[in-house]
Amino acid sequence: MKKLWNTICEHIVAPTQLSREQLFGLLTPFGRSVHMRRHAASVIIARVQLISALFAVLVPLWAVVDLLVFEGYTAFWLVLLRLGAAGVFAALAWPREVSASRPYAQAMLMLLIMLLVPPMFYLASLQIIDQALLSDGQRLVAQLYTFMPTIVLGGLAIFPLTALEILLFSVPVIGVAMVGMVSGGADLALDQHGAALWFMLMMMGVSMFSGMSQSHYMESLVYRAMTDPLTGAYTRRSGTEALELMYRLSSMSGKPLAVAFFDLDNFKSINDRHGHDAGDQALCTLVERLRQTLRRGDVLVRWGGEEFLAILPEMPAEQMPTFLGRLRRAGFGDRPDGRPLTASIGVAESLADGALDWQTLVELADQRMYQAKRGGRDRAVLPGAVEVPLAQPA
Ligand SMILES: Nc1nc2c(ncn2[C@@H]2O[C@H](COP(=O)(O)OP(=O)(O)OP(=O)(O)O)[C@@H](O)[C@H]2O)c(=O)[nH]1
Repeated sequence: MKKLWNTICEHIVAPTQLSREQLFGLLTPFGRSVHMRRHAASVIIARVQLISALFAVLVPLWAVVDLLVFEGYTAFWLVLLRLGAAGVFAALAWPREVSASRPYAQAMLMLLIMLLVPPMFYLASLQIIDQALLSDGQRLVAQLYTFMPTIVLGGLAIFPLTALEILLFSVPVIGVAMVGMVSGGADLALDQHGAALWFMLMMMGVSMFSGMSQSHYMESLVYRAMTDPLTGAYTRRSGTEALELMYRLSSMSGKPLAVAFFDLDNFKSINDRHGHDAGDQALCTLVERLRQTLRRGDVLVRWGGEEFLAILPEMPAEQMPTFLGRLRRAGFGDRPDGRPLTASIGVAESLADGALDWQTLVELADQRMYQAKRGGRDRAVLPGAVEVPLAQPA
């Protein structure tokens, strides 16, 4: 089994130049950062609105065809159905703010509503159109409606979704199509419906690949725009956005949010004695070490030159000693002369410090970092002014 997994990684994953984590992030939405989810949400909402606006106009226009091809009650109900569908599309297209607290849930809901309109239209049209009495022209138009679920599956391809999300959106659409196939009392027979079902599965597969490649493209663009080119940590601007959002989420859920301010000790002397490149290298090593220590949902921000801010959601003050223990074990790398690089750290936590906004939280962490400097460097100051030395015991 391990051999098979290694072969898959070596021959299938490696050539795509994706790490296992990145691949996991394209298969399921669980590994996406708050920032990435926010960006994906705004792209999805913008596309739902654009397509809905288009359909809000096109769907009622097609009523002309219904009126020309069908007669009496059939035409009347079809036109009514169209107006209903156009109403839903117009409501989706209506300008709206992207939710500040739950943008991704909003995007998923809007997408689901938009995707369900065509299959529902198809199911309702089956009830309205009496298949037994159709002329050739009417049958042709009625058959066009049976393609609606398939069109929806293909339409999923334009959204930056993960494979799992496409699968979850496709299941109800394929379900509706199957209900349609058997709605006249017919059995679900492979010789009659197999080709249509196969085609739908193929469309789903194509959408999965397209959605994943769009997600990957979007993520690499967003990553480039949000991160510092030297260290790969978030820039101060994107870090502030993440902090604002994470603070809002934590105060809504009543969970703690901690921030840790890191300032390297005597960093200037590295530049002065060993050159700027050695200084740059030390910063990269620091970020690499911090990454090893931080959890998946934590965010690391380059706040200024050699100052970094770690945003630590759901980390109560009581867990700080464990966090510092992990930091101490990973270390911050070495100076060019071989001595360990040290840092002064100030930590603040929203509940323990009673901080009413994220700015206060950062200010407290900053003040504590200076307190750690004044106290002799290579130490952390925690909420309650608790000073914890970081030096490895000799
Ligand atoms: N190599 C390199 N140096 C940087 C970068 N950004 C800021 N610096 C340098 O970081 C140094 C920070 O110096 P100080 O603020 O005096 O701090 P320090 O020497 O670490 O002293 P303490 O903080 O008091 O322990 C300055 O010399 C900056 O030029 C960078 O991207 N690369």
